[in-house]
Order: sequence, then C-alpha cells, then structure tokens
Amino acid sequence: MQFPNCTVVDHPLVKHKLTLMRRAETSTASFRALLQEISLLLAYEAFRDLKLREEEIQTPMAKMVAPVLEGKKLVLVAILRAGQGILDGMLQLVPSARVGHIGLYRDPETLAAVEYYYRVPGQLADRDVVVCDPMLATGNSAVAALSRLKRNKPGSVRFVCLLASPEGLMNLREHHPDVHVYTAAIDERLDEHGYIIPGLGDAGDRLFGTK
Ligand SMILES: O=P(O)(O)OC[C@H]1O[C@H](OP(=O)(O)OP(=O)(O)O)[C@H](O)[C@@H]1O
Ligand SMILES: O=c1cc[nH]c(=O)[nH]1
Ligand SMILES: [Mg+2]
Repeated sequence: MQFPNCTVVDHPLVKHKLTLMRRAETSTASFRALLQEISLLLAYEAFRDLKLREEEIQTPMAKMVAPVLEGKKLVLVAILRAGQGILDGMLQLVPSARVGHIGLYRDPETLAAVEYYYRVPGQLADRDVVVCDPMLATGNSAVAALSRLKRNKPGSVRFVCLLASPEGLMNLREHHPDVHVYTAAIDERLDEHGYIIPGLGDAGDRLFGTK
C-alpha cells in the first residue's frame, strides 16, 4: 500500500535499532536509550526541508557567507507519555527548540483519545511544529492532538513516530491531509485491541517500566 502522506526512514541504523526495540526481552534502560538514538535519526530526515538563510561569519581564516536556520525557533510537541522519549532524542539535535506537551490516553474500550493535559508555547504562527509519539495505531491520539494544536494556528506541522499502522496513516490522512508523517516502519495491521502487529507492545509501559 502506498501512503503519500508518509516517509519511511529506512536507514540501516534505524532498522537495526528498531529491531532491538521490538524484542520482548529488551530492558527498559535499553529501550529508552534506543528510542533516543533512533529519534535523532528520524529528526535528521524530518528536518531535511528546513529553510536556511545566509549569514556573514568570520572563521579563524577568513570571512564567508554561511547558511544558518531561518525563522523562529522550532516547536517540538510530545504526546504524553511515550512521546517524551522521542522528544528527548530530538532535543539533542535542536536543543534550542521550544517544547510543548499534550497529555492523552487511549480509552481501552472505545480506543478514543482522552485529553488530560495541554501546554504548548504561545504564538505558534510562523513556527514549524513537530508532534512526536512513537506509536500511530488507530491514529485517534494523533488526530486529536493535531486538531487541538491547530486551534493555536501553527505555521506548519509534521508528525514523527516510530511505528505506524496502515489504519493510523489513513485516519491521519483523512483528518489532517496537510500533516506529513515520518516513521521508522509501517507495520502490518492492528489487533482487536488496537495494538500494532507485530509492533513492540505498549510504548509507554516499555519506556517507563510500568506494568
Ligand atoms: O493511535 P492510537 O490508537 O491513538 O494509539 C497510540 C497512542 O497509544 C499510546 O499511548 P497510551 O494511550 O498507551 O498512553 P501512554 O503513552 O500514557 O501509555 C501511544 O503512545 C499513542 O499516544
Ligand atoms: O501497539 C500499540 C498501540 C497503541 N499504543 C502502544 O503503545 N502500542
Ligand atoms: Mg500506553
């Protein structure tokens, strides 16, 4: 299946690290470290089209005109809890980014997203926003987070995850066709509880050692 709203970052390092994360026997400490490492690689691709401007600088040898990022600081928004893991990795690459948090959990019966927290930087107009959450399963959490965020009128929004399902990508495309998704892999399907198969289990529980 083709997903025009999605870029799969299929670098060998990403693939290898994702396999380690999928393994049921991988420890919480390793899972956390791997998520940070892989997020850095995902960010590299997700930020590929950031605009640059030229600035005159002085090296120890000569003056030159060199590229620097144009515009206002990026905004990274983590969907709690598991999005915090991706955020930590991305902040290593863009330490000056502004940071927002959206607290959502999935109702286990209806699989609807329930919001319990919302705090993002003000003045999102003219800013590039990246929303992060490792799992795009039904897509309900991502759709809800993006709908809420768009009430603050961001300049542009992209979505970075670790694993996406075909169902989640279609849901996102239907509700937010303007939002491009960057992921390490698109898995086969969802099970009857809305979990990604083969997936990696519950990302929040694996990241924080709950359950
Ligand atoms: O695409 P969806 O079907 O909405 O599922 C994906 C959501 O499920 C997980 O969060 P969860 O609800 O388990 O909360 P947690 O991160 O606090 O564990 C995950 O981190 C996503 O936010
Ligand atoms: O497979 C899944 C689906 C939703 N949330 C997770 O953490 N994992
Ligand atoms: Mg969870």
